[in-house]
Parts: sequence; structure tokens; C-alpha cells
Amino acid sequence: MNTSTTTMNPAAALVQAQGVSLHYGKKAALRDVSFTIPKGRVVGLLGHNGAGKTTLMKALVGLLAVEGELQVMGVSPRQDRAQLLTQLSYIPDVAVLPRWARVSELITLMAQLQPKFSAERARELLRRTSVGLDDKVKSLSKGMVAQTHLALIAAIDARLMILDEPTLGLDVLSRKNFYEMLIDEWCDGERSVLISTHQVEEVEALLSDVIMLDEGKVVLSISLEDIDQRFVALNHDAAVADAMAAAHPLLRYRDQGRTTSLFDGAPPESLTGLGQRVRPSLVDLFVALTRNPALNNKTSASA
Ligand SMILES: Nc1ncnc2c1ncn2[C@@H]1O[C@H](COP(=O)(O)OP(=O)(O)OP(=O)(O)O)[C@@H](O)[C@H]1O
Repeated sequence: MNTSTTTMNPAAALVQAQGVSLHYGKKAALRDVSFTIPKGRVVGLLGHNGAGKTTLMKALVGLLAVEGELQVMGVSPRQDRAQLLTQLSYIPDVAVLPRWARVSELITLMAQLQPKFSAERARELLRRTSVGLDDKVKSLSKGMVAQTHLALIAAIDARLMILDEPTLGLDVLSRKNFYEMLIDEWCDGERSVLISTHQVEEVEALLSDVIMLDEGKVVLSISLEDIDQRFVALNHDAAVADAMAAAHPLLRYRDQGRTTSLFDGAPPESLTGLGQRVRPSLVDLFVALTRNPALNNKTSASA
């Protein structure tokens, strides 16, 4: 028997999903989902409420069984969960730590539970924050709890980190501190991180890749670099709006008093001289690709 499917291959993609589906009873939460996460990437998982982000993350860490092909670091998350967890850190809720514990006690506990945890590294990471080792969790603010949690998890020598809405409920400064620590201290060009979030604008600068889910389907899985190649946004006067509309843009939106038409692929050559090419933001793409078509007519630019 070939055992290569249960061996972690360091050169392979960290996540490979091919035709993955998942149902809760009759409800399809993931539909034919396919994507790859190579090493060294910071991947944003975007989708409206109920799109399937948490479900996908749970499937990736082996908490839910799926149909289709799913490999995380070369193994099946469901069948080889124990092996997987030596290489993967998953935080379903960074805002939660045992309230009774002191930070130093959590470090001791982690060192006992997790062979790849470095207590020294955790203390070093905490020095970046205003959290003291003697502080009790119940005395920390939400932002401080999130940073403590991240310091504990980032001190595990894993290859993939999965964070489900890590900055939910944190203020803007705490969110900034959280992401700074994640990028500076954990991402090293080899490890990857998958982050689900609704704060699309805020994470855009951090991400190398994005996966957009809509009603359980992947509507876009792309690197930020490739977005610039594939999508063309033309900022133009109202006078040429009809010509743009005739070429069926994905979305039209107002931008600094003018209209921008967003195309998937190059629009007809006759249009390119009629507008100025601008970079579509992740938010624009997200809106264009994921919003309910029924809303499309009401909210798109009317020019
Ligand atoms: N345990 C469950 N039993 C039945 N249906 C579920 C269960 N968990 C999730 N669902 C449904 O599956 C779909 C996807 O839910 P999921 O929680 O994965 O979405 P999400 O993108 O994480 O949403 P949010 O942004 O609101 O957290 C939703 O329609 C949800 O109602």
C-alpha cells in the first residue's frame, strides 16, 4: 500500500481542496470548493454572514467531515487529525482564554500540552505588548487577551495558522497591533496563515491571496498580484456610461465624483481610451462578486 498520502511533504502546498462539499442535513454549506494554499502566504477568507467561512475552517482542521478531496499538509484532516495538529494552529476565538489563569500559568500549561511550544518565544512575543506575565486574564482588555492568545499560538512551531475572525470586537488600534504581531512575528515566508474576516479594507494590505466565498461556493481564489492582471477598472465620465454598460461590467460604482466600471478581463479595446485605468480595491471586487444579484440593481451606480 502506498503510504505517501499520510506523509507530510514539506514541499507540497499546505492546503489542497478539490471539489469539497459539506452539508448540514439538507443544507449545503460548502459547494464544490477548490483552492490551494502554498507555503509562505497570508490568505484572507472573505464572505458574507453564512457564506461558509467557519464551516470551511472547521473542515480544514478535521472537525467536520467533507465530500471531495481535502488535504492539509499532505494528510486528510479528518483521518490524520493528531498528526495534523502537530503542524497546525487553529484559533476559533482569540478573545477567549481561561479567566482565572495568570499569563505565566498559561505559558506553563502550553509547554506541558504542546511539544512544539517555546515558552521563551511566548515571553519574547509578550514583551511586544503591554501584557505582564503576572497579569490575570480577567484583568486584561479584549485586545490584550487577543494579543496574549496570539503570542501563545505564535510560539508553537507550526506551518499553518487558521484564525476565524480574530479581530472581532477589537478596536482599531488593537486590530492593528494584532495584525502587526502576526505578520512580523509569525509569518516567515515558509508558514502560511488563513484569516477569515469581514474587515476587508483593513486586511487588504496584509494579504498575499484572497479566497471569496458566496453561499458556500468559491467565487474567487487569487493572489493580490493576479487581481491586477485579471481585473480592469476604468474610471470614466457619465457621458460614456452607456458604452461601458454595453460591455457588461461586473460592477459600476461611484469614485470621486466619477463612475468606475469594473471588468473581469480586458474590456473591448474601443473602451480603454474612454476611461482611466484604476486599481480595483478588494472591497469593490468583493461587492461585485458576492453580493446578492437582487441588490445589484439597487446599489450600483446609476450613471
Ligand atoms: N451546526 C450547524 N447546523 C446547521 N447549519 C449550520 C451549522 N453551522 C452553520 N450552519 C449553516 O451553514 C452555513 C454556513 O455557516 P458558517 O458559520 O460556516 O458561515 P460563516 O461564513 O462563518 O458566517 P459568519 O460570517 O456569520 O460567521 C449557514 O447557512 C449556517 O446557517
